[in-house]
Amino acid sequence: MSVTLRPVADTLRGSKTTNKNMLMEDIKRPLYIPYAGPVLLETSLLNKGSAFSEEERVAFNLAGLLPEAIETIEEQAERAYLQFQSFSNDMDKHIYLRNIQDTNETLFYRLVNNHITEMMPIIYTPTVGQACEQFSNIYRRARGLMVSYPNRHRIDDILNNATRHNVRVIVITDGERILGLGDQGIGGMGIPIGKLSLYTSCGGISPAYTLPIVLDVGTDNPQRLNDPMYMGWRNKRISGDEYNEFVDDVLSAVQRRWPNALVQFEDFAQKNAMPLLERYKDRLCCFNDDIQGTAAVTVGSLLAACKAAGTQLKEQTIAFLGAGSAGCGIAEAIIAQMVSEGLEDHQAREKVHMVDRWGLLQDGMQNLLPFQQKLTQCLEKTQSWCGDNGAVSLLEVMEHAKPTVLIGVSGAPGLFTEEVIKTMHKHYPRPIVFPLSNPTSRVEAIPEDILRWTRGQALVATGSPFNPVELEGEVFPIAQCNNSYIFPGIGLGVLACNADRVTDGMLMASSRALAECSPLAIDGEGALLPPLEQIQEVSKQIAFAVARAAMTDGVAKMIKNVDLKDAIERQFWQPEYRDYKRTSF
Ligand SMILES: NC(=O)c1ccc[n+]([C@@H]2O[C@H](COP(=O)([O-])OP(=O)(O)OC[C@H]3O[C@@H](n4cnc5c(N)ncnc54)[C@H](O)[C@@H]3O)[C@@H](O)[C@H]2O)c1
Ligand SMILES: O=C(O)C[C@H](O)C(=O)O
Ligand SMILES: [Mg+2]
Repeated sequence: MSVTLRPVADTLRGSKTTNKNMLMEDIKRPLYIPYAGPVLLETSLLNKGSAFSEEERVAFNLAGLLPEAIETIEEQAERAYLQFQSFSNDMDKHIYLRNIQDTNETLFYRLVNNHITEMMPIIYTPTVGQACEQFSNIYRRARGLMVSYPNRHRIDDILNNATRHNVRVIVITDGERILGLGDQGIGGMGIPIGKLSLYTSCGGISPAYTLPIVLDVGTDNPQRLNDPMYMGWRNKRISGDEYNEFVDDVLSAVQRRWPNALVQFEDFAQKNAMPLLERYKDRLCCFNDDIQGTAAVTVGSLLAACKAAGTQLKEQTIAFLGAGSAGCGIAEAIIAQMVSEGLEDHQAREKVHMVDRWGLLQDGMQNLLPFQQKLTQCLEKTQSWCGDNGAVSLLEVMEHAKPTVLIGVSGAPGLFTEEVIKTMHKHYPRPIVFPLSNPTSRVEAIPEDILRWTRGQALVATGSPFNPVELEGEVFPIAQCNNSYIFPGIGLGVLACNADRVTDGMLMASSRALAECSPLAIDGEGALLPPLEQIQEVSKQIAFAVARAAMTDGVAKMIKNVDLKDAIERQFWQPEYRDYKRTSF
């Protein structure tokens, strides 16, 4: 396999030049702002630091508050990059970048965009996991909204206190299932912040439109409760009606305050993730990233792999380790794709094997959640697979079902053992193995091992980033099959066409658009997913497909005759400083 990558086919090319010009004109138009002096320097969305011009320094009472030199954003980014490189560990780099984000957002995004491959793992997975665990210890400044249960009587006031008024994208968590790291209480706030940073840097959503929210409903993590530094509500988690009523109150208030905002549910625990999605998907413009975003990126990656191999998804046999929110979400999307390729629903379900803590999900199993009950195998097929304890293990699934695709979303590290992978490989020469659990410490197997055990024959993609693997003189790129390839494009598409719902059709469209960007699918070689340097173009293509699907599904409020590509280009925010003019203070 070669590592040569080819630029993403630019389906937006037709209108690109004109739109670039229009955007440049927008950027050149001065912005009238009502702040001056230290307040302006403290306003992260407007601060330009040493890039304030001489005229601006006079007009905005900044004389003497800044060094003499007037710099461009590129010069500032160069200095910031040198400083970034001087830190020896990822947490310090994370803290450093977050500080720039909190003081000068334009510079933050210029810096991140200039070094996206190097910096995405620092502001997002995997380092963000550590930042959530240490949230209270590394806390510097306020960002986003913390809506706590003790403050439940003033939710509208809290939303009115948000520093952003025209909010278009919200990422909300209650911090209970942070990556594979469990309950982090308000530390979970790191995740909405990281996700929204990607909405901007990968999906071109202006940072002024984004709002991270954490619901502080307590924590059941004894480490957090006993940590004197913990900054959240020091209480056990509320649950049941109390929890549901609180979430309802917050989301109703959000809808009153920002009726057009897209709401992304993130890292809710299994018991709440699907019920919340079911409750709100027809009431709000919302989606659950762990269920639906993950499903979209995984199906997109599988479609690309199938295309490269000249097969279809319906010809594959699938096994999952982890039948939770992500696993069952992906499974249903795979089934929907197989049905669209011509299988009957029951035929598609027979091809999908879900293994959880108690083994393969089978008919009649006790304590399965409703979304798991739809994904059981029938006992007639599986009774001869059982081990001594009556359960069917992952290894037994490998032996009997002979899957061609293995997906790990268990959050439990190391469970794709040598025996499991070699058994899979014994039955199928080119296995597709996706250990998707995050962060890196939770991966089901590291790519190097999987490739070694399969003598370089497996196609591997992971949830967290991994370096390419060198094996016997060959280099294998490891795609990062993470919902970060999908949600920025969904957000951009929703905003471009003013969609008021996120439909299954829009999600399926995002998968197919991603598959079309795959270097492996396009060229028959190279990486399964495009490199991060192309993520903005990929997001635009996904946005285009998503918005078109929204129009087909009748949920787009775009005024007729608006050119969609044009709308996407115009929506796409770039980190450039604008000239400021003074309004009356
Ligand atoms: N790559 C991505 O984009 C992506 C997206 C979403 C989730 N994830 C990762 O997937 C993991 C799971 O997320 P989720 O939202 O589905 O969580 P979840 O809690 O809903 O599901 C995890 C499931 O794994 C099962 N499990 C745990 N240990 C197991 C074991 N030893 N054997 C078999 N099953 C076991 C649990 O019982 C549970 O049903 C997390 O690590 C998360 O970071 C990755
Ligand atoms: O946050 C990520 O990196 C992906 C996913 O949403 C997860 O929960 O693991
Ligand atoms: Mg998540």
